[in-house]
Amino acid sequence: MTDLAILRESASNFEGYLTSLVPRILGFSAHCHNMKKMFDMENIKNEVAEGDMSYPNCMEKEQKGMALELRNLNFAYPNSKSKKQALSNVNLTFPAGSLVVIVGTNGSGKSSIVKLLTRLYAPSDDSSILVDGVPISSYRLADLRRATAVLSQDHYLLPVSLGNNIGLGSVAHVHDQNLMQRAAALGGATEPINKLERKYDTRLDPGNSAEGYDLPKAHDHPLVKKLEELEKGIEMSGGERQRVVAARTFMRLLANQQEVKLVAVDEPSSALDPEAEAALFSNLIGMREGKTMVFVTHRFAHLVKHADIIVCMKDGGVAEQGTHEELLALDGEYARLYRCSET
Ligand SMILES: Nc1ncnc2c1ncn2[C@@H]1O[C@H](COP(=O)(O)OP(=O)(O)OP(=O)(O)O)[C@@H](O)[C@H]1O
Repeated sequence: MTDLAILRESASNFEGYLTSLVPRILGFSAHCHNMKKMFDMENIKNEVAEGDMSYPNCMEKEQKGMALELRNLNFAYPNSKSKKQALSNVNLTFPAGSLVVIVGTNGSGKSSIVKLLTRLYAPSDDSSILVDGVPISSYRLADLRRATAVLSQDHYLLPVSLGNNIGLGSVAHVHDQNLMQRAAALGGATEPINKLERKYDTRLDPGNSAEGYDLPKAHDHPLVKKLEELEKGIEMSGGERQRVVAARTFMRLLANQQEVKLVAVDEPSSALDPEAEAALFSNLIGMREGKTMVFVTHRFAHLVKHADIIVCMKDGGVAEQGTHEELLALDGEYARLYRCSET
């Protein structure tokens, strides 16, 4: 009788193991597939054309920033179903070292300009964008990327510690704690990080999983409790995440002050409170020496006094451009948006 009970118990355990083996095997093949996709990414051809000119082509320390010119620029997103182009006949000149603010209603083409300047996309005619007077496609892409710092509305954090999330702004300096903490302060990330138990060592998604281990059944077993603690995710608000991402950009700026010639900032403050937003813009402007800065934002009231050029976009074209005073005097699209932004 005892033998029979043992046999039944063993058979049912064995069945349990077999049943749990199937999802694990399936999971393993999914992991292999994902790894293959990751390695295949190396072979994805860059569709944006590049030349063999190095950038900057002179190593003058005094260079004021990247000079940019858009000449009769037309652009439609590849695979876009819309008949309308995202940008049509855009003509703009941003001298080296200028601070540019691009404003306009939703869908007017502001982000598309930034995506073209940062070479995420290429316009139909590559000679319609000039960098220091030379068609942008003549330069090596890696050189242009090294000379550009981008801060966008995307607040994606990598599955590594918050400290590394900031440090990776400059891979070569990722272990420089001093630089990383200065960057955190400039991005406004010090306070939200310091209130976490593990501070800069915190991983928001700890990535631990006890699945598949033979754990003790008792819920109060110390091992079960420890694993529960390790598996617990840590939440940060959208605004706090945006501060960490901003700190990553400051890391890049602090570590590569001479190298970066263009800073492109695309609506990085949508989740920030007004105080944090003002501090972020002021800290970015504080680093403008030797750089051209292009800001895209709907909340531009406290930026415009620093702007050399304000561009007001409408329906994929430039509606107005000039200084704050000139555009207010026009009493057109910009003046209307400005009055709305003040209220
Ligand atoms: N990836 C894309 N694929 C196809 N069309 C796009 C893509 N991104 C933007 N567009 C289209 O291009 C046009 C300009 O978009 P863009 O994002 O430049 O506007 P925006 O002024 O930055 O808008 P917002 O203020 O809402 O961010 C819009 O009509 C938009 O629908």
